[in-house]
Amino acid sequence: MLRRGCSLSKLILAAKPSLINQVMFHLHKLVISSLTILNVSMTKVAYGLSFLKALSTEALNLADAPIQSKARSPTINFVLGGPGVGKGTQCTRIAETYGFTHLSVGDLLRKEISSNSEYGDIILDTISKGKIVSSEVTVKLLKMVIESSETDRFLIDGFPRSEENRMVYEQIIGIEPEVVLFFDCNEEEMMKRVLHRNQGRVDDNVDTTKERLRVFEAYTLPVIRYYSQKQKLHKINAIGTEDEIFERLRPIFTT
Ligand SMILES: Nc1ncnc2c1ncn2[C@@H]1O[C@H](COP(=O)(O)OP(=O)(O)OP(=O)(O)O)[C@@H](O)[C@H]1O
Ligand SMILES: O=c1ccn([C@@H]2O[C@H](COP(=O)(O)O)[C@@H](O)[C@H]2O)c(=O)[nH]1
Ligand SMILES: [Mg+2]
Repeated sequence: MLRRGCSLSKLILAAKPSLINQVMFHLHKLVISSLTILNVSMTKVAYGLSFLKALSTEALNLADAPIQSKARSPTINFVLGGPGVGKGTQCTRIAETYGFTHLSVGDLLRKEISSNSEYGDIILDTISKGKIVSSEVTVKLLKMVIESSETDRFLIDGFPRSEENRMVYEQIIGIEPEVVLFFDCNEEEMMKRVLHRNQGRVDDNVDTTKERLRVFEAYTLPVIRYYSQKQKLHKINAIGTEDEIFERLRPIFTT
């Protein structure tokens, strides 16, 4: 018995450390679980904070972001064609009839000249020679006008004039045009229309128009080919009266 008692007490004694161990084990588990819960909560708080931080960074960067990533997503159509073909004339009518804002990049540049802006002299020199103004200047002007406009549907007349113009536009503004119009006409008719325009434009003379025709063929036709491949191009026969040409445009804007 005694032996038994002894062994019982031994057993009790032996059981004690294991009991203590078990208690310790459960305590340890409890502490670990609490710490885990605490850790998860801390991580959530940290994530929440970094999420908020990300949001505020995004908000700060919006000023420099491409226009399309802001809340609004304007509709843009390009209007191309050689000098004097009638882009401006038809744009005025499309804008009035179908509710677009007509942005003639040539007009924007001429405004820069008359307002004596920092680029005025170089723009005047470039236009007088019938060459293409730096993409940096034209895209910057376009971006400013589109961003400050209260309307969201634009006809961009006379741009992009080169593949380089197009690529800079894509990088900085990045709104895919929905439609690209190309007014097509022979060179003699274009020359005749330019020389009869009579609006006092510095480039409305034979030599500058010849250079503009050359620039159109060398630099603008590749842009026209690009949009033709992308199936965005609408080629319009620009021979005929203003009314006849406008009738040819209607199906594009009414479907
Ligand atoms: N269908 C037409 N037939 C005859 N003359 C036209 C026709 N359409 C426009 N014109 C005239 O041709 C001249 C050039 O037209 P407009 O200014 O619209 O051309 P544009 O393509 O904008 O030229 P630019 O690229 O030089 O700005 C203007 O005097 C205009 O009145
Ligand atoms: O995107 C553009 C648009 C125009 N220019 C220069 O302006 C003149 C006149 O332009 P119009 O569209 O005929 O009014 C053009 O010959 C170019 O010199 C430009 O450089 N880039
Ligand atoms: Mg014009």
